[in-house]
Amino acid sequence: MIRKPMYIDGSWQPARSGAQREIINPFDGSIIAQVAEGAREDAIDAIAAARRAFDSGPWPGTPAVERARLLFRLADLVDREKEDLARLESLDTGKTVIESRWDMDDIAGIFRYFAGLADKDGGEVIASPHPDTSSRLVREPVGVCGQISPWNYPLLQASWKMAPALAAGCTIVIKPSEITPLTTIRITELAEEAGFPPGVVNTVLGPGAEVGAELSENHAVDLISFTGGIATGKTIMRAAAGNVKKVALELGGKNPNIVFDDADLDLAVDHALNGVFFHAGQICSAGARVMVQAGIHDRFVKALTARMQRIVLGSGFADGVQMGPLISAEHLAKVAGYVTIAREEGARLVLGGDRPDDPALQNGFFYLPTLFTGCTNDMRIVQEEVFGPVISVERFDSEEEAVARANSTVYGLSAGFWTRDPDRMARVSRALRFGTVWINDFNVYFVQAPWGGYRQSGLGRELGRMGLDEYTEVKHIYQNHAPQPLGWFGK
Ligand SMILES: NC(=O)c1ccc[n+]([C@@H]2O[C@H](COP(=O)([O-])OP(=O)(O)OC[C@H]3O[C@@H](n4cnc5c(N)ncnc54)[C@H](O)[C@@H]3O)[C@@H](O)[C@H]2O)c1
Ligand SMILES: C[N+](C)(C)CC=O
Repeated sequence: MIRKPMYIDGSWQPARSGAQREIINPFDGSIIAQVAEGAREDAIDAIAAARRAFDSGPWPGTPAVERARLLFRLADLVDREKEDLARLESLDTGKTVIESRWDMDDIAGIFRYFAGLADKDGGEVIASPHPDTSSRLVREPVGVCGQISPWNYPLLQASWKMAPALAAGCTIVIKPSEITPLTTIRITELAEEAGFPPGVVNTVLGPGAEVGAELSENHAVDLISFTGGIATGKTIMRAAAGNVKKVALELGGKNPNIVFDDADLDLAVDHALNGVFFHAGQICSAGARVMVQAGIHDRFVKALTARMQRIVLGSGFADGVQMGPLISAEHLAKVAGYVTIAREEGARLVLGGDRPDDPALQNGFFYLPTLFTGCTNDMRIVQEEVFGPVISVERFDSEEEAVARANSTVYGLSAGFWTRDPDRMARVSRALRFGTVWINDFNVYFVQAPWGGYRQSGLGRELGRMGLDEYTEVKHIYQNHAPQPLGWFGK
């Protein structure tokens, strides 16, 4: 059994209360680890350590090349530990180990990308309107950053926050999801090995309503970066108002995947599967809302159904398995609840809609790949984030109708569409109001491109140059090289 404490001010320690939490394997419900279960008092200790490391420690003033060196070193350690990290992630989340290996490659690349950016900003000279003066802009670290991450991509989402914050010269207190903390603890061990000074990286474990709430409310925190659900994001925004801390939010999505009549049907079906069934649909950018133009609708549904029937469920560690379990019994109940709602609303269940009957999967939180057709814009299955292996298919006639319907959602994270018509590519990509739009692809993200949502899918951007800028303040420095008396108030 794995047993892990928290990391505060450069030392590994239990929760002040001594409390512990059991971490559950979603594949079979077994207990895989016991970790410290922190509370507000532990978060307060960590924030104080991060504050000291920022205000009087060497980190913000450390030359950017040295910060970069540590981040490059951390990337190398992620590479060294890739297989163990991937297996730990799969144990904790249930996702296939192949997906976890891709995540680890991404994560090493993220630390390298932000290490590379750390020393590239020499400031900017701007044109002063006054003679004998100079004006320049410099970017400085925001300060102490609270970082709260979700359970679905535990280490990937943590690295999107840790890497730019540390590159910018901030100090951090990170709180992973209480149900999937293991890889965040492991990367904290690697950060210690890489040589980050005490207090720069602090990892506090525990429930959102305690540890996360403290990070959001505490006046010694300058920025709170959160990835998770919309309801929690709204709570955090309200909590952050107390000291007007900066807020960065990466929230949920209900992402339309639009297939036009002229699309390559086989390709569109293939990507529709990946768009939803990777990680059992527990992806913010899952293309669970599939919209198909009338001319190919029936052929598309037939091909999709045939492919979905062949999806192999099982342990993420077993050869040939394509889809693992949902994260928890609670989440399984939520997904099943949406299926009931969809049936009551009149959607037609074509496939799935139940748990698998394979005896080997009964102790895990598995749900069958599920397909609904005959869905309409007003249904909850179409408008709300199910976060499971459930596709709703809507039929549409015109491009205008598809775009208008796709945009009629509170979410705005990502969207994709399939067509061979270059004019339509230009028109539709402009008309869709989402943070990322894919043309003839789906669910593609990489560190060079910013990621974030329109509307209620979030605030700000992670990744790319913008992802670093989130962790900086801009200072204007103005110098008068030949100051003269103004004389306004006499001599
Ligand atoms: N936009 C993105 O890039 C992105 C990426 C991954 C996940 N997500 C979203 O995350 C959600 C799934 O993750 P989840 O179920 O872990 O989300 P969640 O909102 O329940 O929890 C996310 C984190 O917030 C913490 N938290 C809970 N209550 C809190 C509070 N009152 N104050 C502060 N922190 C609190 C949790 O402990 C956890 O660490 C989905 O909606 C998904 O779309 C978005
Ligand atoms: C942002 N992403 C796609 C890596 C994970 C979303 O849940």
